[in-house]
Amino acid sequence: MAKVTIIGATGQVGSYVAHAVSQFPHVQEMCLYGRPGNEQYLDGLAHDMMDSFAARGTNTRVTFGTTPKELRGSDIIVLTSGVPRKATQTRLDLALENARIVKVFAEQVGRMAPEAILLVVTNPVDIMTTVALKYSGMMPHRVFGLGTHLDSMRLKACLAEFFNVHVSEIHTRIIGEHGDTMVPMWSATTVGGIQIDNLLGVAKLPREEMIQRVKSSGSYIIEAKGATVYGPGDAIATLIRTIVEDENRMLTVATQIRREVFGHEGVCVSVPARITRGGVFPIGVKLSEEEEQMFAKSVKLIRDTTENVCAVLDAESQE
Ligand SMILES: NC(=O)c1ccc[n+]([C@@H]2O[C@H](COP(=O)([O-])OP(=O)(O)OC[C@H]3O[C@@H](n4cnc5c(N)ncnc54)[C@H](O)[C@@H]3O)[C@@H](O)[C@H]2O)c1
Ligand SMILES: O=C(O)C[C@H](O)C(=O)O
Repeated sequence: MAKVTIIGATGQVGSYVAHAVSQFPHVQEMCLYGRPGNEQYLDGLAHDMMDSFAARGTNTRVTFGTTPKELRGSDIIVLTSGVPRKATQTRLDLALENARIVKVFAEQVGRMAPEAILLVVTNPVDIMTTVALKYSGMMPHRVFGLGTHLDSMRLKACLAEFFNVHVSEIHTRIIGEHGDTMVPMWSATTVGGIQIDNLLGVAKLPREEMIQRVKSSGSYIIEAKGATVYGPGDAIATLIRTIVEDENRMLTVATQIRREVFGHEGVCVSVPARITRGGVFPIGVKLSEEEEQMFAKSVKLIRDTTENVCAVLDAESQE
């Protein structure tokens, strides 16, 4: 049984995730957490969800609060607080503003629930995952980010549409940044278990167009309806189910990498990882030369931006 806490529960992604995750049988308590001033909204949200659970026959207890003690006893904490981008912005434009928000909550989690698993969603997610890891002081396998799991699902949808097969027939991964330097792993892409290059007719696969579609998916949806909610929400819910039900699935999420395994270190970036009730464990993979070069570019961008942001945060905390 697990207590799941959503930080940023008043937000679009946070509230959807809280509702989606509460239906998992192993989730005993759903704690809706927000910043001071949002108590009335959280109270209303909690009551709305209780009505929903009664209608659905879900037995999850809903609690809410704005003080750090609410975090105690959490098994999984999802951090969704932060400013979302406008369609004209990049995710990287949010880095400093959101890092200030993430730092505050990460410190609270590190103090109140250091044994929990912390899943970071706030954008730019790779950088925010490193910020959360640093300021929470938690073990690296207990802090991870949504990363390119969502991009991998978006590519999966494109491939299922192209091949006209059920999405479950597609296995694929995108590693690296949740952003423009993401790296598709065509070498790990299969349809019905058959490696994509061994499928007849695959030469016509519009790989570049598909990746462009994945890269622009967030801004396309934001421009049309203001925010992405169901895609990230259900991608997050899958990760939480994997943890609470100890499914040992291998998904692609932002996690701290080590030099011995990945040739780079010091940042959180998406790679394949085994996800269990005990945490998130990256798995080393052999990349092609082109994938290796693209991955190095992604890591450099994340590292440079993270270092700049953390330098500002550290200078501010000296003031
Ligand atoms: N990683 C991903 O794939 C992914 C997907 C969707 C959204 N996101 C990110 O998640 C974040 C939330 O998105 P959303 O659509 O739910 O936004 P939203 O505006 O609906 O909600 C924002 C939440 O953050 C809180 N918040 C805002 N400023 C705060 C501050 N200064 N201090 C404390 N809390 C603050 C709000 O109270 C609210 O709960 C954004 O950064 C967005 O870019 C990431
Ligand atoms: O694109 C965004 O800003 C939101 C999220 O990262 C997404 O990809 O849906």
